[in-house]
This record gives sequence, structure tokens and C-alpha cells, in this order.
Amino acid sequence: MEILILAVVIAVVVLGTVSGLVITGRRRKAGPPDEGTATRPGATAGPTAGPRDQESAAPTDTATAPPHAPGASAEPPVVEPAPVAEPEAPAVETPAPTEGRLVRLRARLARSQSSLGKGLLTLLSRENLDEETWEEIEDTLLRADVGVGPTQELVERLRERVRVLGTRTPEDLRALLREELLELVTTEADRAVNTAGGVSATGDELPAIALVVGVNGTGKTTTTGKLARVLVADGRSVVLGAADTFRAAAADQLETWGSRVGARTVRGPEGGDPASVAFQAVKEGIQEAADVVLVDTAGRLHTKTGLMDELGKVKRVVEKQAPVGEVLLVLDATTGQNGLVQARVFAEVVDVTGVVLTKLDGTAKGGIVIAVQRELGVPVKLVGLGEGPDDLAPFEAEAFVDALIDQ
Ligand SMILES: Nc1nc2c(ncn2[C@@H]2O[C@H](COP(=O)(O)OP(=O)(O)OP(=O)(O)O)[C@@H](O)[C@H]2O)c(=O)[nH]1
Repeated sequence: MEILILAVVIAVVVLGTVSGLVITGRRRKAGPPDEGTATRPGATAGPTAGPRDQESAAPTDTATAPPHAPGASAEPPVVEPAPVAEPEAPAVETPAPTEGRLVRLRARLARSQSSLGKGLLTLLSRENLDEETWEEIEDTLLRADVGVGPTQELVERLRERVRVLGTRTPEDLRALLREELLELVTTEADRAVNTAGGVSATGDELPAIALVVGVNGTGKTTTTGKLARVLVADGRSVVLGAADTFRAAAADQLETWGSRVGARTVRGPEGGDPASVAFQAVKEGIQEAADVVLVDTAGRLHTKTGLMDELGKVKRVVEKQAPVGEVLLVLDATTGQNGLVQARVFAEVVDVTGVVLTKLDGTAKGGIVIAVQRELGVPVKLVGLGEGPDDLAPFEAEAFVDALIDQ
């Protein structure tokens, strides 16, 4: 009996052990809960299988998918990259080269000068060059803003040369007029914007400093911005000083121009002291070893004394740190003789070293170039030929005269 009880106990123990093994084995086969997800064929198979949502949405993939080979789950999933927002294109632009801009814009310039070159050639081609015709030639020059003095000189020289010339072919006349206009515009002047920096008392290199002056509305801020582009295109680093604190938008306008070519703008509080902005701009230009600091100034012609005080102070303050190598006077070419009056006032206030004639693309007469140079005794260095960013051209006497007479 005892043996029977012992046998039953052993049998129960053996049965219990065996069933425990079976249950454990079953559990093992079920595996970790996430294993199935990791090896789900649809997750990695199709080339278009996308992120999670496509895993369950493509049961047929399972059928077409390659068998799930050992280690396959280690391969990187072939999925289309999710569309990523394009990084913003850099705002910095590459300005067009400055060489030959005047030639490129010749057609535009020629359109605006329709009365001068063509008119003169027509008159000079007349069979009989009588007194009346010479008067008409004189009037044509005066109407084109050449100014009284230069007009008389030109007429005198033309009369003399035509007399000596004898017969006049259109080619002769054209060549003669070209030579005489060139003489008036002058090919001798140094028209390069001075970008030679100075040297400090301690022997450190200093940036070139250029002040841009002129009456508001002539295109001063625009010109400062365009000039920054020209300088950057020529490989120079530029810091801009928004010292026109009078018009709130002027600093924003300048900053926009500068940011397009990677030139930083130093600005002050609206209505603040222009001289302190100019000072700060030059200081920062020196600190960051910029090649050029361009300072846009306010040009309120409220009173001459006010203007003199303000511009004089800007210049003095700047010169405590670095010499001002260039004072560019911006004149609106369409204002003709009024432009000359402004030019006179500014020339009394600061030593103007170069003139920028803007809006030559408009109704301006080309003669203003001659008149203003004669009036101030300083060369036209740049001309504005439109509102586009690269519509500021280094002035070239020959290209300009050709544009006047090649129509
Ligand atoms: N057609 C033409 N327009 C120009 C030229 N240069 C400037 N302008 C335009 O003239 C207007 C006045 O230019 P601004 O640069 O704001 O004039 P500003 O003298 O600086 O005036 P403030 O900023 O008030 O000092 C703008 O609409 C310019 O786009 C040019 O060469 N041709």
C-alpha cells in the first residue's frame, strides 16, 4: 500500500513537472510583445513603405516582401525621407560686376538724352552754318543743362573747327563733336571712389571713410545702398552708418540694402544725434577691420547754418577716429539748375570730393554732368540709371559721351 501511495506521489510530481515545462515553452514561443512589431515584414519591405501608418495599411506587402532573413531587421529601412522644410536661401546676393555698366545701360541713358547729341549733329549737318544755326546750337546746349560758360566755350571751339574742317561729312562731324564733348566732360579726372584707408597713430590700418551727403529725396540712401553693392562686388567689406536719423524709414531702408550684400548697418535711435551714429559706425568699422565705412547723412536744407552745424559735426566727430577720404554729393539730375544751387550750398559746408548724379534714366539732360563738374570743380564719379539694385554705374567719360551722341 505504501508503495502504491509513493508511486502515485511520484507520478503526480512527474506530471506536474512535465506540464510546467510545456507551459513555459509555450510562453517562450509567444516571445516579447514588441518582437512581432520589429520583425513585421511590411515595416521594412516596400520601397514606398512609409512611416508607421503605412505599415498596417499595406498587408499585401507581406506577400511580396522578401522573406525575412535573419539579421534583416538590422538593415536601415528603405523609406522616403519625410519632406523637410528647405532651409531659407541665404539673403546675401552677389551684385553684378561694375565694369561696363554704363555701356550696358547705354540704351536707357540714350533715351533720356534724346535732345542733345542728335540735335547737335542735325544742326551741324546743315548746309549753311549761319549765325542763326549757331544760336540754335547754343540753345540746344543750354536746354540740355550744359550751363552758360561751357556752352559758350563749346560753341566757340566748334565754330573754329568747322571752319578749319571745310567739307563736313557726318562722320567728321560726329568725331568732332565727340572730341569736344569729351574735352568738356574731361577724361583726366580721377573718378574712382576713394577706398584707400588710412593708418592710425599706432600704425593700425583704418577703413576708408566715405560720407554721402545731399538733399533728401535726391536718392541719397538708395545711392549709399547701391554703392555698398558696388564695393562688395569689387571685393571690399563694408559697414554702413545710418546717420540720417531724421527720416525714420531711412535707417530701415539702408539696413535692407546692406543686408542684401552682407554689409552690416550701424544705426541709432530715431531722431538721435547723427554724429554719434556716424562715430559708432566708424568705431565698429575699425573694430571689425572693414575696408570701407559708408555713412548716409541727413540733408535737410532747413537752414544753411543748421546743415553746416550738422554735417560739420558729423565730419569732425568721424575724423577723431579716421580720416574722411570721400564726401560724395548726391544730386538729382532731373532738377537741373536747382541741383546746381544745392551743390553750391553743400560745397560751402563740406569739401565735396565727388558727385553722384542720380535719375539720369529719367528726363534728365546729360549736360548737367558738365555743368556740375564745372560748378564744383569735382568730378562726377557715379551715376544712377534706375531704381534697380545694380543701376549705379561708375562714370566713364567716353561711354557717357558715346551714349549722348550714338542715338
Ligand atoms: N529712376 C531713378 N530713381 C532713383 C534713382 N536713385 C534713387 N531713385 C529713387 O529716388 C527715390 C528717393 O530715394 P532715397 O534714396 O530714398 O532718397 P534720399 O535722398 O535718401 O531721401 P532720404 O532717405 O529721405 O534722405 C526712391 O524712390 C529711389 O528709388 C535713379 O538713379 N533713378
